[in-house]
Amino acid sequence: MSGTQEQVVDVVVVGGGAVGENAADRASRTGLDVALVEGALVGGECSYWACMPSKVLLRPGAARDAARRTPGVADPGDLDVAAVLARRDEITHGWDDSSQAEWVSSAGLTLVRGHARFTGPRELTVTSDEGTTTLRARHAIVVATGSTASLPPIEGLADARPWTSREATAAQHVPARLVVLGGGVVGVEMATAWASLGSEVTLVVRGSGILAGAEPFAGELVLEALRAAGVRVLLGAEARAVHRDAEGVHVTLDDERLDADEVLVATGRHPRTRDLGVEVLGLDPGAPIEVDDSLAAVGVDGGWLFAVGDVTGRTGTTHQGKYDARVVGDVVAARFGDDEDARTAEASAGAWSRYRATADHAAVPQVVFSHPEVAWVGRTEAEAREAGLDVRVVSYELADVAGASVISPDYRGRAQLVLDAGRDDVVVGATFVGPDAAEMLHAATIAVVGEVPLSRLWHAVPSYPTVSEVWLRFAETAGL
Ligand SMILES: Cc1cc2nc3c(=O)[nH]c(=O)nc-3n(C[C@H](O)[C@H](O)[C@H](O)COP(=O)(O)OP(=O)(O)OC[C@H]3O[C@@H](n4cnc5c(N)ncnc54)[C@H](O)[C@@H]3O)c2cc1C
Ligand SMILES: NC(=O)c1ccc[n+]([C@@H]2O[C@H](COP(=O)([O-])OP(=O)(O)OC[C@H]3O[C@@H](n4cnc5c(N)ncnc54)[C@H](O)[C@@H]3O)[C@@H](O)[C@H]2O)c1
Repeated sequence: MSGTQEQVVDVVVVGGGAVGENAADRASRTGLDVALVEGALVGGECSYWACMPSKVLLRPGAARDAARRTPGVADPGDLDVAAVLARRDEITHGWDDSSQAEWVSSAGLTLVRGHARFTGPRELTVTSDEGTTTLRARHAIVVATGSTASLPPIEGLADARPWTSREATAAQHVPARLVVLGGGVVGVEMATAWASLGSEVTLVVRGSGILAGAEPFAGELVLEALRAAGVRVLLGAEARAVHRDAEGVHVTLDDERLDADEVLVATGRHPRTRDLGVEVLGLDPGAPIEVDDSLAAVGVDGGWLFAVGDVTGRTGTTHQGKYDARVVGDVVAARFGDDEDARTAEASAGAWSRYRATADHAAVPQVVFSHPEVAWVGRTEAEAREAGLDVRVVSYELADVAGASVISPDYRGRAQLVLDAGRDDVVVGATFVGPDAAEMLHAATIAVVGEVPLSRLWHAVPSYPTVSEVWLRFAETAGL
């Protein structure tokens, strides 16, 4: 096939990452004819270069640490690097998306492969090796094009073939020396993973601590653990220049030069709107697509444009992007499908209905799979104070919970609840730091979304002896 084809469908979703796939699936539920456009691999960043490979690189180190902390279990020694990388290759299906493409077809969606650009309202051109397709939507277009790693304007960096999160999750060898720029989620997770696999890692952090979005105590505990694991962490340090030569890559800071085999840039991401033709819609290429709680784009007339996932700047994780995808899919299905009841319900929908992404404002869960893990939901103490709440904070050392002492005499961790004293001590935020803390988070997410007061949580009895008994300790510490 070559030349220009034309295709008209009810709804087009641009970007077949985890978020776009979900939005397309739900939008098709009232009988709408939906096309999903993907320029690279169906499944997007999360499946191939982000969540899944990074977690598989991190898990063996966590399991080894757990074994080392358990009396009576022999030290497993060094990780089997070849086996870890093989498992990573398996979970990414060798970067082959045929099983996800099959799912798209089985869900009744039309997969259009190629790079999409807007040419006008409700209209795109999709370019691939096969030719160009003009794709028109009768009703709506949902943009789910995700985000790309940002390269800061550091002298020589772009020419030094730096790793981004893509290379850091797809590498086929362990660099002997790795410099990581940025102390956010990617920087901390990847420093942890590659150190566990044998790299000598230096983490260069501009600020005075790591994981700036989390409670300060979380960053402090992870920093301590990174240093104990042999990672050199430089705080208040900034890369001024980078260059690569036959010896490797050299990172110049203000007061020293770091020599390494690879440098990973983990300094944030930007929305993928630069090469999308959004200027024809009056939007700014490179900027996020701003949306309201129904995920409709702000500033574009006609009510046909929606956006979801990383491209909105509203969510930065797969789980929250998929929550928004369920909302936008249902909104599109209701507004443009044949179901009159759904149309009426959506038209009068308010906060916390299935048609509004209300949780994005103050109930977002986030996990950092560092060693120890950090898991939090809702507002941190500082955010709650900034929002003007009457804040009450309850903290507890997890090692003092019976369940933790069963797991290990060397268990280390801490948890904290943020309560709104002005509303009967409703839980507005929670943070857990410790081994496998991620698995403790969902109880807190339910409490935050349900706006449950601590006096009611008193009746939610945690099993003995589990680390979740910290919920009872929270209540006791708060005076119940
Ligand atoms: C290293 C790393 C680890 C992470 N770990 C986690 C984690 O453990 N848990 C978690 O919840 N989140 C994690 N995240 C975040 C998560 O990966 C993103 O939030 C998620 O991938 C966003 O999904 P998305 O569908 O919006 O975008 P993407 O996954 O980026 O998908 C967008 C898709 O659109 C396609 N596309 C873009 N432009 C066009 C175009 N013009 N035409 C056609 N197709 C186009 C792209 O090829 C891509 O497939 C991690 C991120 C990184 C970088
Ligand atoms: N487990 C997870 O859910 C997970 C894992 C990885 C990434 N993610 C998501 O991916 C996104 C990107 O993560 P990230 O770590 O790249 O971004 P981030 O915003 O979390 O961290 C970037 C860090 O780089 C620093 N920085 C920015 N510019 C710099 C510069 N010029 N020099 C030095 N430092 C600089 C920032 O101060 C910040 O600390 C986030 O939305 C994150 O939530 C999620």
